[in-house]
Amino acid sequence: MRLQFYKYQGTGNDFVMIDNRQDIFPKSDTKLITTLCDRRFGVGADGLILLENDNMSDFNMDYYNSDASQSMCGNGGRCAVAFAKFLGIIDSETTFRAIDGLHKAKIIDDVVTLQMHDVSEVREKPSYSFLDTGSPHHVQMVDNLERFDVLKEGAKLRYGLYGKTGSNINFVEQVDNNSFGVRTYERGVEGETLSCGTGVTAVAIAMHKLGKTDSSEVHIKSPGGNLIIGFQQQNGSYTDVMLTGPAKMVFTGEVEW
Ligand SMILES: N[C@@H](CCC[C@H](N)C(=O)O)C(=O)O
Repeated sequence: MRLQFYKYQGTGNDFVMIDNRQDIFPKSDTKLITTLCDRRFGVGADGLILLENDNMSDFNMDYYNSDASQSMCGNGGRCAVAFAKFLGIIDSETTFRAIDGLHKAKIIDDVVTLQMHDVSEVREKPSYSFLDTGSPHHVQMVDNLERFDVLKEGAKLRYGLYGKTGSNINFVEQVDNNSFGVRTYERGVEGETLSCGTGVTAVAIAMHKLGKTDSSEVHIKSPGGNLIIGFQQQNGSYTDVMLTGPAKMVFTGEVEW
């Protein structure tokens, strides 16, 4: 069988995108998901996204990490909005469903602003913070981020501190009052990705909560590009959390399986 796919990237976090509105994709075939994401035996990507019909919103985003596990994906959500616009499903504003509920988003040219869910709990430990922004995130400040061994230290924490369920692990270095450098070890990819949308959202909120910034607009520099996170803080909760950055189609093609 032949399957048309579209390859997207959002600040270097890359996804195989499939229009599954006709329910053509065999979701239970985890081998197909992992092979499509394989950079040698497949198309190659950090994750796979199925764009589907939803009866209460414009579309449903069904997201799979490259190991076929599921979670919310911020950059994937931004790319899914760009894909929905390409398919003519939406114009410049949308509400769509993801694993963590409904999300609003806007697209202007190839820049997508995605509303993330509110965050009411940030667990603060002496050397790190932990919070859920749709997926779980450990946020830890380090010196010399550029030379930091993200793969080794990320894997150690992902498996050692968080057990089987695991967590994404973000390492952070402050640049100035409202900007930070971030590198992320992603569970489900089991390696460093060039950017993680839910991860940089977690970093922005954790840095604000820690008092490292007093700004409600935080700029993040990831290895794959820059993202902006805006939010409001009300009674200890973070609301109106907006993740903004580019989302682009890279190429399209067909695979046979
Ligand atoms: N790259 C994503 C995060 C994807 C989910 C994560 N790997 C997990 O399983 O928790 C993003 O942009 O948010």
